[in-house]
Amino acid sequence: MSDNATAARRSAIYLLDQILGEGRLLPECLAAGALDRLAPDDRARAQRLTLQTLRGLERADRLLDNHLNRTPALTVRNALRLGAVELCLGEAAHGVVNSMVEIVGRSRKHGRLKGLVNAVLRKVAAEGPEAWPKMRVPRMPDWLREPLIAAWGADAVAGMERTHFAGAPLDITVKPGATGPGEALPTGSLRVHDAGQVSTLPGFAKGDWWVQDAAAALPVRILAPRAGETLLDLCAAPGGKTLQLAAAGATVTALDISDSRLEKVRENLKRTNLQANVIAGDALEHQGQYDAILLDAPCSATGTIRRHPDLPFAKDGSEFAGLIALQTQMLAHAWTLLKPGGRLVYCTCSLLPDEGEVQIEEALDQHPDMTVDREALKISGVDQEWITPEGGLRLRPDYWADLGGMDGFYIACLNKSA
Ligand SMILES: C[S@@+](CC[C@H](N)C(=O)[O-])C[C@H]1O[C@@H](n2cnc3c(N)ncnc32)[C@H](O)[C@@H]1O
Repeated sequence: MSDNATAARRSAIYLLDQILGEGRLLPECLAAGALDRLAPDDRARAQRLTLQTLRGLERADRLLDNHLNRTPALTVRNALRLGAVELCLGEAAHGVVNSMVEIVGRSRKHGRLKGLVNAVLRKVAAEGPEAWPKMRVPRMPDWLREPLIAAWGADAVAGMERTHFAGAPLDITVKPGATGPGEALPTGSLRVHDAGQVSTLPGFAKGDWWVQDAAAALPVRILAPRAGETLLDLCAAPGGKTLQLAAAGATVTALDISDSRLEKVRENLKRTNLQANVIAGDALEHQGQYDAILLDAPCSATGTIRRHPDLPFAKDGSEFAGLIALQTQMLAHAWTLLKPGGRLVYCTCSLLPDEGEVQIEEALDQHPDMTVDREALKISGVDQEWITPEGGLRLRPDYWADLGGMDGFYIACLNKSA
């Protein structure tokens, strides 16, 4: 057992405590410096362990509950969960058990439980690896599962859960004229399995490509930006779509309310040698007139669980109503910024119809000068069965199951009368 492995495990347990105990999202914890003291390799390991544990949490709990008479404090339970997941995924038992015993043993508050940790993990080491693959695929919590079953049916939700459990490969969007690593997907994005450290992949440092889920690359393909157009990216950070717009040669204004998130947009523009006018501000107060607008509205992000398994644990659905109201307001304001004859693409990385299909049905009722453009959705690799009755595009994690899935998204292209 190396000290580094124990340090990575200790940090992973801290992250699990924050997510499962405090309701904080993993990116928030990372932005607050949770892993800053670790070396880059250990930081990557701590993150990987945290994600693996969250994906397998339901199975780990079922295995552990067989050997626990009462539930220990959360941080001890998280050490057991992490240990159980590592053991079941094939990590050597002595390393995992010794690490967890050391971590819990050093705690002033819980040190007396190190014997329990040792005994329970040894039992999991003996029976867990064989039991693990026979256990059911972990489910989403009911607050999310129930509305998704109502929207898409039980089979679709089971498919989504299989993709969430499998995790996500790395998808990239390549700058026009450049090349990148990975296999081509039907829509033109590239996919790299087991990517490792992104910054060491060929072409990254040169700015030939950027990381972007294949589904997230479609809103800009649907908007089809043209050189010389004035384009507004209303909710731009961290900027994957801004880069696509800028790469088309358009004059791009990239706005976001979060200046700290815009730092990522500036970094990415610099690395890829692309240009955009980056502005920190509230979309609801922005003024101007544009040929085309991309509104990638803030949402529940429920389409991104395969990349962000922390989300169902840190959230409880209580913020949905506020987000839905904000999306309605943003769409109404964005419409006033669009020139007559212009087009607006509305999208969210949500699986909930209230943040997609319903927003567009209501907007079409309220704006006599708005029509939905179904032709814009006819792009290569997009299955025409994914088009919804009101004329948007519904993408789900259970699509492309044999290729490794895609993020959930809703996209609609709206035309304004001339
Ligand atoms: C879904 S993310 C955008 C992702 C981005 N388009 C991309 O492709 O990388 C939503 C963004 O909306 C921003 N946001 C939330 N409320 C906003 C507001 N009132 N005005 C402008 N941006 C806002 C958030 O800071 C967040 O960066």
